[in-house]
Amino acid sequence: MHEKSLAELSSALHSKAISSVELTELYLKRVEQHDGTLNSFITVTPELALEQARAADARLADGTAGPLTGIPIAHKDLFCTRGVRTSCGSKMLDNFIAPYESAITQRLLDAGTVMLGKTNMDEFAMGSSNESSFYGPVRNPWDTRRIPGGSSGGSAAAVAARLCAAATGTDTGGSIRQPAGFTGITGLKPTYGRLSRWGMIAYASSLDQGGPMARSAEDCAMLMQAMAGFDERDSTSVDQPVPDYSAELNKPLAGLRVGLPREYFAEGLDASIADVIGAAITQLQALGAEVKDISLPNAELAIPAYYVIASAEASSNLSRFDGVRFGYRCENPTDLNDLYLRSRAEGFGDEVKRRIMVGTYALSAGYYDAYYLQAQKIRRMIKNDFMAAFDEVDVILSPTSPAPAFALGEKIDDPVNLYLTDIYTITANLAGIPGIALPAGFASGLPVGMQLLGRYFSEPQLLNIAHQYQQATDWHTRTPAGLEEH
Ligand SMILES: NC(=O)C[C@H](N)C(=O)O
Repeated sequence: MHEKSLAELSSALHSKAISSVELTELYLKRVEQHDGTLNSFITVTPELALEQARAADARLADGTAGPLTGIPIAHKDLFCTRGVRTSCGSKMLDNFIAPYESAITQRLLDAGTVMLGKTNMDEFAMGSSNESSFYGPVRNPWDTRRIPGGSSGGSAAAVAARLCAAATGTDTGGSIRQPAGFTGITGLKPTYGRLSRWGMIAYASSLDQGGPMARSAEDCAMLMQAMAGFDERDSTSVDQPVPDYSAELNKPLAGLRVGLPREYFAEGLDASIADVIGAAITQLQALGAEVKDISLPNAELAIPAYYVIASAEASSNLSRFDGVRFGYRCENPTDLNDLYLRSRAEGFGDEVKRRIMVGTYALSAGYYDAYYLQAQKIRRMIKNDFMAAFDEVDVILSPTSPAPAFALGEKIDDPVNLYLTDIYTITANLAGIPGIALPAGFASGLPVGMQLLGRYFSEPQLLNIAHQYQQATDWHTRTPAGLEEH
C-alpha cells in the first residue's frame, strides 16, 4: 500500500478497499520502524492523525470526500500547525506550540489530508544538508551514511522511504528541489506568490515559497490543487486564477523547446551526473522535445548575491526571536539586554548566527550600497537572463545539483563549499520563477535529480513535462532497499 501513488491511494480509499484509519496506522507503523535510523520526523502526532483519519473516513462514508481525503502526509516543521510544536529545526522554538495554522497546511487540512507529524529540517531552513538541525541530522534512505539534502531534508527522506504519502517543503534557494534530487523524489517550487506564505516561519521573505514533495509529478499536481490560491493575509500572494494542475499532464511533448544553459553544464559538474542528465535529455528528445544550447551569463553571480540578500532578510526576520514573548528564554537574565543577548546566543545554532551577522553587516550604514544594493542589481540581471532565455525556449533543463548526495560531516566545516551545492537552484528563487526536480537515474547507487525551470506560472507545463518523462521511465518508482515491512 505504501508504494501507491496519491491517485491510487485515493481510489483505494473511495472504493473502501482500505480506510483512512488503516492507512494512517500503516504509515505510523512505518515511521516507528524506520525513523529511528532516518530521523526524518521531529514530531510524530499519532493521536491527532488518527482523529483526522476518523473524520476523513466519515467524509468518505457520507460522500463529501475529495481526492485527498484520508491521505496521510507530513509537514516541514516550518509550517505553523495549531496546537502542535513548530520548531523550525531550532532550539529557539523547541517549546513553541503554534497558536494558529498556516495557510498551506490549513488548505491541505480542508482537503481532508491527515497529518502524521512534522518533518526535520535545517535550522530556520538555513542549510543544504539537514545537518544544522537542533534535532540532529537526517539520513538519506538510499545510503544512511549520506545526507538527504536540505533544508527540507526530513520531508524528502520521509517521502523517499515511503513513511508518508507526500509532504510539504519550502524552497528559498533550492530547499525543495535539492533534497528531492538527492533522495529520488519529485518536488515543485512554485512561482513566488503562487502559494501563500502566511504561517510559514519567515527566513528570506522575498525568496521563500512552499511547495509539494511527492513520489511523482502527478502526485505534485494533486497537492498543488489543494495548496494554491490567493490569500489576502500574504501581501505577496498573487490574485490569479488557480489552473487545473492535472489538465495538461497528458499533453504530448512534440515541439517543446528545451534550453540547456551552457553555464550549468560547465566546470564543477560531476561527470556521473552529466551522463545521467545526458540520457534524460535523449529521452525527452525521443518524446518530441527539441533541445537547444542557451546562456544564462550571470549565473555565476547568483550564489554571492543570494547569500547577501537571504542573510540580510534573515537578520531582519530573526530579530523577533528575542526571548520575550515566545521561544527560548535564557535562565535568570540580569536585565533586558542580558535577556536578549543570552537568549539569542543560546537559542540559535552556528549557521543561523553566521547568517544573522553577515546580514546585519550587509545592511549596515556604509556597507549597504556595496553589498545589498549590488546584490539587488545582480538579482535583476539574473531575472533578465531568464526572460531573454524564455524568448528562445519554453523551459530550461539542468541537473538539480552538481554532484550526488555527499557523506554526513563532509562539508560541515566548509560553509562556502556547502553553499556551492545550490548553484543550479538558487537562480530560480532570485528570479521568482517555478522549478521542478525529478528523479532522472542513478550514479553509484545514488539518485540523480533533473531540474526543469519555466516561465512565471508555468507550473502546469512543468508538471506536464515531468509526467510525460515519468510515463516513459521508472526512476520515480524505485525505492531504497531495507525499508520493507517487517
Ligand atoms: N532554504 C534553502 O532553500 C536552502 C539554502 N541552501 C539556504 O541555506 O539558504
